[in-house]
Amino acid sequence: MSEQNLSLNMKKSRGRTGRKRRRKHLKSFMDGVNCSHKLEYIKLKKWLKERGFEDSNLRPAEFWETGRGLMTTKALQAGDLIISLPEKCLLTTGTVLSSCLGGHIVKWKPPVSPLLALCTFLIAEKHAGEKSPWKPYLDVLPNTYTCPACLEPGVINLLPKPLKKKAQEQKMMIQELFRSSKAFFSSLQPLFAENTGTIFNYSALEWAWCTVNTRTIYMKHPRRECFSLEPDVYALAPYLDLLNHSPNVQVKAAFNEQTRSYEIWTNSQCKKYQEVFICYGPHDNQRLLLEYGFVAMDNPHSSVYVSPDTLLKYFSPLDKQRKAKVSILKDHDYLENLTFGWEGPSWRLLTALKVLSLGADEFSCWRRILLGDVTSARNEQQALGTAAKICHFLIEETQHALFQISQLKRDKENLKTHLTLVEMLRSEDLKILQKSAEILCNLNLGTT
Ligand SMILES: C[S@@+](CC[C@H](N)C(=O)[O-])C[C@H]1O[C@@H](n2cnc3c(N)ncnc32)[C@H](O)[C@@H]1O
Repeated sequence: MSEQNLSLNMKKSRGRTGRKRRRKHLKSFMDGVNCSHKLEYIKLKKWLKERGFEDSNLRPAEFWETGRGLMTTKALQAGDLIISLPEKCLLTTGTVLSSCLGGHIVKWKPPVSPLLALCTFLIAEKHAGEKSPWKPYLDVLPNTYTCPACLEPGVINLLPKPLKKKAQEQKMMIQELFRSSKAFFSSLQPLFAENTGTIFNYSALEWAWCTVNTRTIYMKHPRRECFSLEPDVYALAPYLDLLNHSPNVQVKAAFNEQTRSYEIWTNSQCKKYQEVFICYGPHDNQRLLLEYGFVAMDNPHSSVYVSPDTLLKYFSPLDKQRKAKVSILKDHDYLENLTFGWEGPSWRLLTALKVLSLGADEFSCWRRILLGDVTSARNEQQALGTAAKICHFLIEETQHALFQISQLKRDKENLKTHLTLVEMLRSEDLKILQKSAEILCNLNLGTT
């Protein structure tokens, strides 16, 4: 049911009965649809039990807002253990080395990265099908992902500029990983009846890379000679990796040496039959989309990025000190990560604007600005005024992108999921920009 329908229903029901009905109605949206009866989850639970996992109060369920996740069958209090997954259930580079791939990895020069080892294992086990001891886990993994690397170029084009660049870089990075791993994949031919070129193809690597990137937990392993210098910090954690993210919860997660299990403890409450969330980190929506392929609504950490092009558009090319100002910003890392947030323009954005707004007679003060000092009322005012202009430009650009997305959604049914994702990101950006514009309007009124 759409949000519009929900609000229509809510309007009709007034009074105590109406409120009760509304609460029940809302509750039904927050509760998930239990899917633990499905064969794939029954098989997964059995597989986990054989490896020492004791059934917890969590059940796989489908949620209206977040898709598949885990619901609790018992109310959770702060300090409760959410899940404890024995070491035997974890898939790490140790697992890969103990498999038939191990001997080939140890011999291969230059050494492969821990990430590539995990990707190779996932692809090989998926290919093994029924014969894979990891089948019950592989069967519940998503078949497709929505990380930017998996988006169509037409959809990537609709992303905000700084994110578009990062999305293209992600795609290129996986392409490069594929290119540079071809020889290693070929070296595995003795292990397979089918051609390794067919098994370890680009889309298989993209799938495996997204699986590792979106689902691994952080677990530091000692460095091994047979791997490259990249840190070995991954572990795939079956079942536990069904937990979705919320920016509003706090959890403690670590491997417990005593119980030899990976444990997650919550610091938040959770009602019976509601979704249990963990926090993947204080990430903004750009980072959530890049790393995990989703965006969170009303994310307190979210911000809208201003690209260097957009920033510099508002300053005259005739300014004799423009080049020097841009160099200063570049040298001090003030050309990237300039943002608008729920509380208005970031300190970094205002600082960059103040440096660019310095008058010829004030130029020598740039160091003081980087330290947070005020140079002149004129400089402050110009920086705030330009921030407001940039904010309005980004509002218009976002509204235009939202219009394009709505049209494309009508015409391109096959791109609907990806377009909806970008639409969510853009709608959240619009909310942040509108809030920033309001704050700037008040600040600008205060300074004039
Ligand atoms: C560790 S998995 C969590 C389980 C996942 N939903 C599943 O069905 O397998 C991480 C992925 O879940 C999804 N996800 C996590 N938190 C989410 C949220 N708050 N809203 C929507 N999707 C979310 C994203 O696709 C992310 O890449």
